[in-house]
Amino acid sequence: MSENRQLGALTATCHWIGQKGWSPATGGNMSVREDREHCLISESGKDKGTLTEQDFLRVDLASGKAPCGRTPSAETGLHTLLYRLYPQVGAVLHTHSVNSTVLSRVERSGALVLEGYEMQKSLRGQTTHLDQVVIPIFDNSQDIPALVQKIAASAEKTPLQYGFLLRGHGLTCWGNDVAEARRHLEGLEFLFQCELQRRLLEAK
Ligand SMILES: CSC[C@@H](O)[C@@H](O)C(=O)COP(=O)(O)O
Ligand SMILES: [Zn+2]
Repeated sequence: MSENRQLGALTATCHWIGQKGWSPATGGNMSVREDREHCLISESGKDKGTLTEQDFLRVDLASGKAPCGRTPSAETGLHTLLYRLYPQVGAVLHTHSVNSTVLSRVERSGALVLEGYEMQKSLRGQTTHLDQVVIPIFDNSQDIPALVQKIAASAEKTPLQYGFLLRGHGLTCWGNDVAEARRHLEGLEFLFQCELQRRLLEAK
C-alpha cells in the first residue's frame, strides 16, 4: 500500500467511531483521498472499530475497483462519487448510529432541516444558529449504482454539503481532510440527538 499521511488519522477515527457505537457489527465504511484518481477505502465486511492500516484498499475512482483483488466496501460507489464530484473532499465517513438510523425514518420528507442550534457552527462555513443546515435524505437501496445515480442527479441541482442520510441506514459525511470529516461527523451526530429529543419531547 502506498504511503498516505492521512491514513493514520483515519484509522484512529475508525477506532473512535467504534467506541462511540456508531459502527455496530460490520456497519460503516471509511475512506481517504490518495490523489485525483484514487482513494483508500475500508475492506468490505470488517469490524470498522478495529481496523488497521492494512485493512484499507487502494481503489480507482473511475472504476471503483481495487487492483489488489480484495473486495472494497459494498458502498464504495458512494465514496468515489463524492471524490469525483468535489475535488476538495479529502475524507468520507459512513456510519450507522441509532440516531441517524431512526431520525432518517421519522423525517418522511427528502431532507432534515437543522435550525436554531449553536452546534451548527461545527460545520465548515456556518457562522450562526439562525441559518438552516439542510441534510438530504435519500431512500435506502441495495442497488448502489442506482443510488449513486440518484444522488448524483440531486447533487447536480443542489450541491451536497457536509453529508447525507440514507433512510433507515445511516449517515455519510465528509470533509477536506480526516480531521474535518471527523468534526462534521461529531457535530452532525450531536445535532441529530438534539433533534430527535426535541421531537420526542414536543410530541407529548
Ligand atoms: C451490517 S452490514 C451493512 C452493510 O450492508 C453496509 O451498509 C455497510 O455499511 C458496511 O458494508 P461494507 O461492505 O463492510 O463497507
Ligand atoms: Zn452502510
